Amino acid sequence: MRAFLSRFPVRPVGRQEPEGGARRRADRDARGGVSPSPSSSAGIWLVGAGNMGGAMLRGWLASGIAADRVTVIDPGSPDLPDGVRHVSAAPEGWPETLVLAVKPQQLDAARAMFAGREGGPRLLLSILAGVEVATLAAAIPAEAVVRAMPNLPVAIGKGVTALYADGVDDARRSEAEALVAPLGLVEWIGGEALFDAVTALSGCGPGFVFRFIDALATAGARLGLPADQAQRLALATVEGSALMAAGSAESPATLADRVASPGGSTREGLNMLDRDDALIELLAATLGASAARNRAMAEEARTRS
Ligand SMILES: NC(=O)C1=CN([C@@H]2O[C@H](COP(=O)(O)OP(=O)(O)OC[C@H]3O[C@@H](n4cnc5c(N)ncnc54)[C@H](OP(=O)(O)O)[C@@H]3O)[C@@H](O)[C@H]2O)C=CC1
Ligand SMILES: O=C(O)[C@@H]1CCC=N1
Repeated sequence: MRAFLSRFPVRPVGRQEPEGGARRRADRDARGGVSPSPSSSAGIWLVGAGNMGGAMLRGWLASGIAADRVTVIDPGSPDLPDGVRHVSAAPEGWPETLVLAVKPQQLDAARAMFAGREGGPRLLLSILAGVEVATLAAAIPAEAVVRAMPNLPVAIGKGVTALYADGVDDARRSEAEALVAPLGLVEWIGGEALFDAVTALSGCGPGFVFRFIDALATAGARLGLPADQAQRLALATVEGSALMAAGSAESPATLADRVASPGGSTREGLNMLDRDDALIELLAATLGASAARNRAMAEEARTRS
């Protein structure tokens, strides 16, 4: 997957940093930088540059963030874009922004890298599924902790990032938002209890959609199409349909009905998906299983901390 993402022809993203984000950064620059502790430094430290950390990094660079603003801390050999500094252990001090992108099970190792240091980052942005704000705050002494749930298409500026924070002031919330705004749609989540649901829907969602494309192609091949042709048709159909739905004033449900000519073949197919809410029930069970795993990971992280 990492090799795939590094080959991906990242386009300039359609969504730009909001004016406020640029203004906030200019204000900070005019003040000569705001630091929580004498040892903090400007820039972003990305802890873990695997599938998701790497995708965010590529999205940031494509949106115009300078490569030398980011330091990747990863003990492995991640496949990184040119110009990004890579270290295997945390440098001295703290950055302004620490982005935690290790697996939830690797939180202990990440915490150990920073143990015993004075001060902390201005902002800790964690993308760890199922690891709660209280657990994160106990692990890293940040001035503000924001949970984020991105998804893989952030690499091309077409992702979704959900954010959650508790007791964090507007300025820090805006900083967190400005950081992920170039990566696609950003949505704040009202309560942490909903974070497992949003993780299942948009965090895991690309996995389900990729599987759907595969299944559509497999079903087409079963009808006799050559497998590679069925893949191309399935992928282009999902791409075109998603783009059309995104640009339409009509709901996806209405658009589905538009495809279904009265007495025609789409209706016969939709009847299969709609019988006893088969598709809804299948996706409810799918998201339910993912959300349950997120809750279990939160429990594991609470127990370890
Ligand atoms: N994949 C996805 O689509 C999404 C993932 N997430 C979240 O992102 C996080 C990462 O997931 P994902 O990218 O899939 O996992 P990966 O395993 O691909 O990435 C984790 C990276 O962290 C590195 N790492 C391991 N230990 C440390 C350490 N102590 N310090 C710094 N880096 C370390 C790993 O190196 P090595 O491989 O050598 O162990 C690896 O490069 C998870 O918490 C997940 O919940 C959130 C949304 C979507
Ligand atoms: O599978 C996982 O645990 C992560 C969380 C969201 C997407 N991938």
